[in-house]
Amino acid sequence: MRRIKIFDTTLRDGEQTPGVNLNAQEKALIAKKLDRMGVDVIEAGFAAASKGDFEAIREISRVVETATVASLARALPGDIDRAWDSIREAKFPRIHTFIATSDIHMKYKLKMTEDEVYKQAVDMVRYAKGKCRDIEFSCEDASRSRREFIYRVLEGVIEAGATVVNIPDTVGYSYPDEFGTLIRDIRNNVPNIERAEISVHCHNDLGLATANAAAAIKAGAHQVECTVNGLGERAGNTALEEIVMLMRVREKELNATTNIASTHIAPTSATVSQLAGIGVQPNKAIVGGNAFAHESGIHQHGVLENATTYEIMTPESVGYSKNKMVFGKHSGKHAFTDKLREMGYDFNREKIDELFKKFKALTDVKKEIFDADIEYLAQGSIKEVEEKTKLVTFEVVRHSLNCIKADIVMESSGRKEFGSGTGDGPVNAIYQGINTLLGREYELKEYSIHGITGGADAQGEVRVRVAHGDSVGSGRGIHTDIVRASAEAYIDAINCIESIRIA
Ligand SMILES: CC(=O)SCCNC(=O)CCNC(=O)[C@H](O)C(C)(C)COP(=O)(O)OP(=O)(O)OC[C@H]1O[C@@H](n2cnc3c(N)ncnc32)[C@H](O)[C@@H]1OP(=O)(O)O
Ligand SMILES: CC(C)C(=O)C(=O)O
Ligand SMILES: [Mg+2]
Repeated sequence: MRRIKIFDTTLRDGEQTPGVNLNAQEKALIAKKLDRMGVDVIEAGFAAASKGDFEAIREISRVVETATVASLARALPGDIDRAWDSIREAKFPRIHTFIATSDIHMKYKLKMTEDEVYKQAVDMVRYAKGKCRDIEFSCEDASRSRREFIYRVLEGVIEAGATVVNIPDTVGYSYPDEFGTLIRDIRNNVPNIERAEISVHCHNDLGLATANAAAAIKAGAHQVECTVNGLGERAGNTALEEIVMLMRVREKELNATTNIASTHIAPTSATVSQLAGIGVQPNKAIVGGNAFAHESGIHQHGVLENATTYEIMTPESVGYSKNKMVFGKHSGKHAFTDKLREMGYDFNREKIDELFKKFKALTDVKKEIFDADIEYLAQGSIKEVEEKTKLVTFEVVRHSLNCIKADIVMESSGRKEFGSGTGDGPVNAIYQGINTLLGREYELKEYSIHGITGGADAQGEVRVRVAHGDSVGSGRGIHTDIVRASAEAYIDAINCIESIRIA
């Protein structure tokens, strides 16, 4: 049985999903969960992209215990220096450098010839090798590249010290037969290929990312790059949960297995979905809300008699529990502490007491507390922004069809202050009131709301982006009262803007 390495790029390619922006604490939390799940490599980010990403990769390098930590870099000395500085504290660091090898990318984007790209790839792998033992090299857009050219580049970079060579289907253009043949051809035509591991990185533009990765495994690939929930650029990447469970369910046929503890899949999927702010579609394989749901009578009958009639894997095998612990107002601190631990939070007693109070307050307004509610409570306490200003209370009164007045009390630098505003809706009125109270014209740029869990008493999660001058801050508020969640999200964003200013 071959063991296929799982390279998770949720924190790099996954973060390239439009609208996703994770801070260092959020990234570190996801990295710890991936490490516990048993992934072989965590691609933590693109160090040259921003100071924030650099710091996040550094933090991840410190907290990850078992997995290799990779940092992506263009084939440029500056990017490689930055990548190395970001991972040098990791137990197992890897520099991942890349350059495009297809005619389209070389001509229109890089404006380089084949010879120039070859030289830059080889020189930069050699340069990176001078810093780090483990070097991965990717031929970006490999599936649309001229075969003979990829063979030449791969031979050159392996000679220069690459330990892993990655073959991406960057634009999700390939199909399984073709992609499998590409991997076989590489194995047969690159003379020194045995000195490196072959990795594949597939995108889902035609819905074939997992199928292409599976074809590559059959053709001899050693490592699959993937993301939790299939996040990633455009239509996303191969979903970790899909490729892992494919190897679990069809292990014999694929003659392949992984190191993944599959029961961690569902909780990790929930954390990523919540922190990234990207919900999972109900019919998503493995982690969608309907993946183990049976609605029609014939199916229900079959499942009641024997679940294997309609289930090819058990919900428990991916971390859903049939006998789940139900949380509500009668729940106690032992079960709550246990739940937090199971979710990967190692809080001290003081923090648990504080969260338990919030949990009890929530049970007064919500009949059943779901895992997602507890995740949000826990995530709220790992916020990196200081709460300089916070909401104390507010009241909203409708004056006429188009005019609503909001009175707000806030605590700012330890003092209670009062403000009021009007608007055509309650949220608008509150935002005007907060601006008046703080004496600043903050401007709402983006606003979105979604229900975290089902039911009439579900909590609403509001996300906003707020601007003031050149500064922009993001904020999040969660509450069963969506007007209050809106106010808290706005204040969270303001605290973010002000803390950036002070820093
Ligand atoms: C397929 C993938 O997913 S690749 C990874 C994609 N991810 C990202 O781009 C996220 C992080 N990126 C960033 O933050 C920015 O793009 C940066 C910091 C890397 C570069 O920013 P800028 O200097 O403003 O350049 P910009 O992004 O506009 O253009 C890219 C430049 O890199 C060059 N380039 C692109 N890929 C490579 C490469 N692999 N090796 C060397 N140079 C490259 C382009 O030709 C262009 O060069 P030019 O500025 O001389 O014209
Ligand atoms: C950087 C590379 C591996 C990539 O993300 C792609 O080609 O899709
Ligand atoms: Mg990609």
